[in-house]
Amino acid sequence: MPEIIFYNMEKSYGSPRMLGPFNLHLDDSDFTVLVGPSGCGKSTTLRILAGLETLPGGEITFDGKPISHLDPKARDIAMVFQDYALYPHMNIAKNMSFALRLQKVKSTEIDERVQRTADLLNIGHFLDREPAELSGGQRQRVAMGRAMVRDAGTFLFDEPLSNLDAKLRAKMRTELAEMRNTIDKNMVYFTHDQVEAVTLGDRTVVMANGVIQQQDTPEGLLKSPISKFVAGFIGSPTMNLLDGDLTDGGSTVMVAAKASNCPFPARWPPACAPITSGP
Ligand SMILES: Nc1ncnc2c1ncn2[C@@H]1O[C@H](COP(=O)(O)OP(=O)(O)OP(=O)(O)O)[C@@H](O)[C@H]1O
Repeated sequence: MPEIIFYNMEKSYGSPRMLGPFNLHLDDSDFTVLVGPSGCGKSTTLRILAGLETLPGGEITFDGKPISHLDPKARDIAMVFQDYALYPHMNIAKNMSFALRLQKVKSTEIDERVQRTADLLNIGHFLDREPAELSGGQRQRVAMGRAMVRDAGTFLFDEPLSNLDAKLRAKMRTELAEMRNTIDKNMVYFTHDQVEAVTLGDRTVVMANGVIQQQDTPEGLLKSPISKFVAGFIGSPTMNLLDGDLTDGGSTVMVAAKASNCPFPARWPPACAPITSGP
């Protein structure tokens, strides 16, 4: 569970710069959610952190040591992918134990770790089945179990719930929150889902156009968004944004009664009504 620091990370695919300058400090044992609209650079950040993509500018350190020159396997990172990436020809037990077998862990210890993790995720009775014989949610739990069983220092989640239906997503969110209480690791979760952004992590980092817009606790973001973009992006349902004027004597907000999500139309029958407040 290293402390992870991004220093001035930058990445371009030609011109202009696509990512950065990106500076971020992740405390050890934090659950951090990186959220942003499609194309803002989440996957690129994740791939650079995991070592699947080069880092042309800046540096990343784990516990103060630069890691950008290290191979993925030397970074002690376990990943959960959006499309699960299970090996179709291996049963669930073999899928979950694959990395441990590569590491030449003793078979009795492998069996014990796989069974313990599978029981935790409620998939202990599926260990003999192949991935094709499981539902989407069960496969997702196997993908998480395969990462958890490795006992890596850092866990990266790449939109792991986006292929699930709404009901299953809500259930898996609860399971993830429970999992967070049982493993004391550094977890970084990438998503474009506003609900996940404010329900899963200790801290949420909002990205847009390759740069960090704001980072705070979920409550901090909801209470004090730093910009109109963050206010409009965070939360579900989204916040109501009302145009207004701030003057020395207070503020005046114009409420448009026909706005689709306006909460006032019943109380302010006219099409547009001013609300005036003190300083
Ligand atoms: N190999 C590449 N070559 C050129 N451009 C790329 C490459 N990979 C990503 N990009 C561009 O970089 C930008 C960021 O991509 P990235 O995949 O990191 O976004 P994202 O936030 O993960 O989006 P999504 O939520 O849709 O997956 C996009 O505009 C994308 O088109």
